[in-house]
Amino acid sequence: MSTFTLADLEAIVAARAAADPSESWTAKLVASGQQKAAKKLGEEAVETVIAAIEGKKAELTSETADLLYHLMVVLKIGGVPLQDVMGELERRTGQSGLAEKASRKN
Ligand SMILES: N=c1c2ncn([C@@H]3O[C@H](COP(=O)(O)OP(=O)(O)OP(=O)(O)O)[C@@H](O)[C@H]3O)c2ncn1[C@@H]1O[C@H](COP(=O)(O)O)[C@@H](O)[C@H]1O
Repeated sequence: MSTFTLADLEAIVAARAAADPSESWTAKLVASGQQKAAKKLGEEAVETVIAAIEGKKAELTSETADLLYHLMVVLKIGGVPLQDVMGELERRTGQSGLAEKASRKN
């Protein structure tokens, strides 16, 4: 079982963002700006959805990896640390999703 974490990926993305864009996809994507990076994230999301609907496990695994990597790039450009996202998820652990949805309808 892999011990690789999203925090590890975030650290790699942060390090490669400062690399030469001719040598790094991450640096190239960061240099191209949030509009391009977010569009790429959207494409990977659609490819993940298609793999999920088609029930193809290998494609779902691979597309989800692409999706998470591009999400890390978008968070990096957006200046949002993964810790903030995890903190938000942790804050929600005390409440069920259904209760949260109902609380927004008032
Ligand atoms: N996890 C990834 C990762 N996942 C996907 N990709 C790249 O994302 C790019 C876009 O994926 P696509 O499937 O859309 O490929 P494409 O059709 O060639 O893209 P387009 O030509 O359409 O733009 C590809 O070039 C993939 O290689 C990634 N690039 C980098 N990483 C990680 O980042 C590290 C540093 O990479 P560099 O920044 O390239 O040094 C790597 O060691 C990995 O850990």
